[in-house]
Amino acid sequence: MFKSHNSDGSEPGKRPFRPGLADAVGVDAGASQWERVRQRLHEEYGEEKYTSWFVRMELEALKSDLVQLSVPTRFLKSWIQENFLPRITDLWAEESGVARRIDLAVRSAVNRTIPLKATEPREAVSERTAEPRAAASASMPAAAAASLAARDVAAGSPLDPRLTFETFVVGKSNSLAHAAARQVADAASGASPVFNPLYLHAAVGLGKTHLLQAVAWAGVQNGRRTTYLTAERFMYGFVAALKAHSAIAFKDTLRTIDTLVIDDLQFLKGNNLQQEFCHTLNALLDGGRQVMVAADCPPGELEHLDERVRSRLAGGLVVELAPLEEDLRHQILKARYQTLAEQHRGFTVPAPVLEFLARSVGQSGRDLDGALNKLLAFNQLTGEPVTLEMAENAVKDLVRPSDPKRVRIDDILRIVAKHYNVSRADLLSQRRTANVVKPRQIAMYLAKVLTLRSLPEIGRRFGGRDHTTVLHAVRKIDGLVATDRALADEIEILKRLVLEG
Ligand SMILES: Nc1ncnc2c1ncn2[C@@H]1O[C@H](COP(=O)(O)OP(=O)(O)OP(=O)(O)O)[C@@H](O)[C@H]1O
Repeated sequence: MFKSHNSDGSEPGKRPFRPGLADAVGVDAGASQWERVRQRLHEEYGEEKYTSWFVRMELEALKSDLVQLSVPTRFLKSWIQENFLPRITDLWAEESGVARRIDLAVRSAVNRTIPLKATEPREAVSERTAEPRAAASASMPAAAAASLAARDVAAGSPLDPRLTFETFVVGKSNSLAHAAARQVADAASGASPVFNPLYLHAAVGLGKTHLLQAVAWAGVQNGRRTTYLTAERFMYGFVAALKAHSAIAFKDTLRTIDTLVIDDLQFLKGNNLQQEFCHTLNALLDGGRQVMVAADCPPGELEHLDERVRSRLAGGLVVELAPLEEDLRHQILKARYQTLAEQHRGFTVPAPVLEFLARSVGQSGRDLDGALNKLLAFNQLTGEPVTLEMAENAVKDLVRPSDPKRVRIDDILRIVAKHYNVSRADLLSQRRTANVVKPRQIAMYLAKVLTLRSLPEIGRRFGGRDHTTVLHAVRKIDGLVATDRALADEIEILKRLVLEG
């Protein structure tokens, strides 16, 4: 049986109960109810399962309608949620006589306040930091609660301590993004930024958030005032600030930091919020502060963003992270496996299995995490050792022959223009001569079938046309392909050129 220790050196389960901000239930009562629930889990599931799944679960806070528990890893969280949450909920109700909802968080998520000195101990809080605050502010006037929420947001989204430069594996597909991020992280406080803004983009799971959070962590360590915000949290903070009539304070807080790191910019929606983002961006860039942004597409393809914002975002350094190549996947798997093996005694994955996973599982870091988690679950639940055969069976739903390439409308325009010997400007123009109309319609058709863009989005990218024009083009080419063999072949070639290009 393995034993892990809490950060204060005490054994798991012996950790003193720390009541949350909004603790509404007696501390002693909470701690003893928790002890009884743990005992019953132990009795019901036996030593082995208890040690695997429950021993590191801790009580964070107890409220009248909610029990907040935490575990150290995302894997444990999702496993317990999927398999044991109803039972834990029942046990709490039986032991305390009150039915409560159970909230399970990853303990390692860390929140920072600005400024945070490098020497300050980091305060570990629940992933859902906003919840206890929200409950605590339930009795406050709405404006005060909103102001608290806005301050909370300006302090940044929670950081995951695993997402640092130390754990980021560098390979061909991400070396430029890594070098640029490192340069941002290593800049001294007050130094003028070299690449500003630094804009990273990639398909899902290729390490954007990892690099952004690594920069934010480095900021915490070297004393740079750095705020990491998801676009959603930025929007939420601004709305909360408006409600509290403290929008100016909110903006001032954001505009006085050294580095603003914004994740998932594609989710920034709404005119007012966009405008606000635009002002913040301009203020920071003009004031010589560093801005770093990540999104799932290049700035030019952020259709819903104002043209001025897009061009400011494109004006710094734009770097794409490509799909992880096999060797990089292998290195990441090896590093991940090492961490899991330290946390779960007896979990052994032979080298050929790691090679198999690197070769056959999808091209994103998330697929790699998913594959190792599956092996871990199979191994810990069935006791079956990890072999090549077991792995092939366990991860078969994650094995993909190859990931589809992310197609850009810009690539389609370039390839179609070249193929038909017209210019890109012709394709986007209002000209209606036959030698331009047909390629334009083919390009619109390819944009529809090869990308996930909506008809209105495609219309906008084709010189601001209406979505009905795009629909007409798509239907027309679709109809022609069914009857015109030569055109069908031509379009097949164009598709291949775009997909391989
Ligand atoms: N180069 C790398 N080294 C180590 N881990 C990596 C690397 N690239 C990706 N990962 C891991 O893969 C997982 C997904 O990465 P991350 O969350 O950074 O992706 P993302 O690009 O932000 O995706 P999304 O657009 O879905 O948010 C994370 O667990 C991350 O740590």
